[in-house]
Amino acid sequence: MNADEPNGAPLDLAQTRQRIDAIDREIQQLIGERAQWAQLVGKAKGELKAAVDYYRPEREAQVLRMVVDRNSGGLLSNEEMVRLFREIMSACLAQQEPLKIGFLGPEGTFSQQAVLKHFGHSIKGLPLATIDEVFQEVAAGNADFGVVPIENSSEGTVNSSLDLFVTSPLKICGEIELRVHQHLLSRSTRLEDIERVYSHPQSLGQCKAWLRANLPKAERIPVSSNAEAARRARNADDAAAIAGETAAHIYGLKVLGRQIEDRPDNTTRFFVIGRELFPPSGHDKTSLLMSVKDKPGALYELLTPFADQNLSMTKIESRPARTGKWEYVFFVEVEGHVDDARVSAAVAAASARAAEVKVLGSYPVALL
Ligand SMILES: O=C(O)C(=O)C[C@]1(C(=O)O)C=C[C@@H](O)C=C1
Repeated sequence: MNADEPNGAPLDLAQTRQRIDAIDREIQQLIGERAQWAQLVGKAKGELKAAVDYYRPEREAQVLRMVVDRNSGGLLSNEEMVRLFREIMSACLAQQEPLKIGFLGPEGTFSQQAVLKHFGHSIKGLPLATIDEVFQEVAAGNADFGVVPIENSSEGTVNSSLDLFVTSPLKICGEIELRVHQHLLSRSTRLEDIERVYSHPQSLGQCKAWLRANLPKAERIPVSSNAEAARRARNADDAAAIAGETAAHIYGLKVLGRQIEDRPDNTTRFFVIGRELFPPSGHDKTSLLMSVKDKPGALYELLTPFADQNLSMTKIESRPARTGKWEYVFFVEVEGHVDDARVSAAVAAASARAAEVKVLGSYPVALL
């Protein structure tokens, strides 16, 4: 790029805009061509029935990794570049029909933000009342995929999501990491007016210190989602909600306190759930559910095959098995894809020692 005239003088406004117009023409032409090629790739996959049959998360992850690799030294951040390319792929995939994605509604939740971050805007979002319903709608085929919160960097695991995997046949096909900024939203403009604060229990937990310092006397009322909190706060001057920016727009509330989360790196991790497993992308994780026979050293025995294969374990969490008192299942995450030789060898060895090993899914590691 050369933004200067050959003699070194800067271009004037009209000339610079002409250059931008010319570049836009090229970009538009290329996006159109890309859409045609995406359609041809679709045809190469054979006569398939629905959008879900064309979706390839492992390929999308590879495309976006290449975008990041090419972006070094660019003016736009990796996040921005990835967002733009996600939207292009989202539009290419939606040429016939958009994917249907279920999430914990109503409109304006962080789950909805996670959906748009991962799948782009060319989808049909299905806001559902509970996480349980997200699982049910995907299992029934009414949604192609679902997005459910799984853990927060300050508040820990969302147990209600994890427990649903114990009985569900669904698979984990992706993970999404979303930086979560919480705001105090109200119809009132005065902090002194606020006597009640509504929010999801996870969000109340993420803003504990701020609430203690700024609204020590206000009652904290847990509700089913942040958007539901915003909906309630819109009805009274003495009420506020803790929720994201989108909820402020949707429910017409003012921001009384901005970015009130206690930790500046507050991040929520979501799983994409679907009905089938996808092939490796080259940089994947595998989630497993394992139950052990009740005997000394059982958990140790179960985990050694992963150490033997030199696989790093990124998470382990125990949950009540609900089959008997003091019986547990373990959620384990390891690096790699279940089709990789080392992962499949470790899973086979663990299966021989465990009461049950269920592969919940192998999926590309969240990009940004
Ligand atoms: O490569 C493919 O399989 C495509 O269908 C193309 C494409 C793309 O736009 O790059 C579109 C949708 C898929 O989810 C993955 C990639």
